[in-house]
Amino acid sequence: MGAMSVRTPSSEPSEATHRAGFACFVGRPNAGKSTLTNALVGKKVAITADQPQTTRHTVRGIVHRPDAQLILVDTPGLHKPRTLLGERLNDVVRTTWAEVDVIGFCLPANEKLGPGDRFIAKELASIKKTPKIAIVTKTDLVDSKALAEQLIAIDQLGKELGFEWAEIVPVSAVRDKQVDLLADLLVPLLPEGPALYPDGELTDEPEQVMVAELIREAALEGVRDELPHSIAVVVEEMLPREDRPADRPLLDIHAFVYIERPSQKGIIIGPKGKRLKEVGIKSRKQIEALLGTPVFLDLHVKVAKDWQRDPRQLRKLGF
Ligand SMILES: Nc1nc2c(ncn2[C@@H]2O[C@H](COP(=O)(O)OP(=O)(O)OP(=O)(O)O)[C@@H](O)[C@H]2O)c(=O)[nH]1
Repeated sequence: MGAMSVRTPSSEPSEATHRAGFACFVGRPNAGKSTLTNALVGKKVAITADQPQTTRHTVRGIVHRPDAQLILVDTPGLHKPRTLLGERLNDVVRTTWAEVDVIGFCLPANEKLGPGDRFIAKELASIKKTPKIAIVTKTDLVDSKALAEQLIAIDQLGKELGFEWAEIVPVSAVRDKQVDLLADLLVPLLPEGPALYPDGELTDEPEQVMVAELIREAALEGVRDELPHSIAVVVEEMLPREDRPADRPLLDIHAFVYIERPSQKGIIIGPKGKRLKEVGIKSRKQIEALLGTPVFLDLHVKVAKDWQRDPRQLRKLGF
């Protein structure tokens, strides 16, 4: 921008330096990426659940600070693709990696490094330009000896693959330990520049997608094994109810829970519809908290046969 521009070396940050950029967290399913995103942003935007691979959509949380804006891109877990959906998820991950300013590799403190971690680390090693921070998550679950061993193993893993971690940081998102420190370490790795999003904006994910994710999360709760991958949720409509006084608004939400086989219907709906009702109550509360308005939630279960393998269905369901 012309001859008047002044450069400040990044090793001597001036007070006026403002940085803005993108970071993404990668790691095996259940490594704690979504929980960490939420802890950094301070409001629930990404989705957590006990089951792996619940984060299908790239949800961005934005950390606003006086000195920086850190935009977090939450990706699904990279994994061995078995279906068309699996392949598309991996493509999303790689595209994200190539675009961000810094990658945070999440490794749970309470699990030994395994082939899954090595698989991801190898892929990371091939992305030379982007700085990589190793984040040891869930440190509240281990003692200091186990944590020290994990830190050494992670350092070693980088060396084996021929790169240095920009940092190795232990955190506990649940106990809010070292989460601010992580932000402090991520910020200097962002390019200098003005804020990219208006202040106060937490995510640019369309509300309908976030609502669908909350319903999906509730529908997955307590459902084990193969079912997580068989559920997709689509919000068909979100409309303010007409004829409501201004001080008592109501938002009508109509959503479909898609399953793959008729035999799965019973699991989702439960005896006399009890389970679906609970899913509705639970997700409605979360949606109300997210949107800040009372909600009437209308849920229907539909069978979309083998949707994971069918490109047409995948497109319809937003993949
Ligand atoms: N004790 C403890 N548990 C945690 C912590 N962070 C995450 N968890 C738990 O670990 C599980 C997985 O966390 P998520 O944040 O959903 O993991 P993820 O990496 O986003 O998972 P995917 O979306 O499947 O890729 C959840 O049950 C979390 O409650 C932590 O700091 N401490």
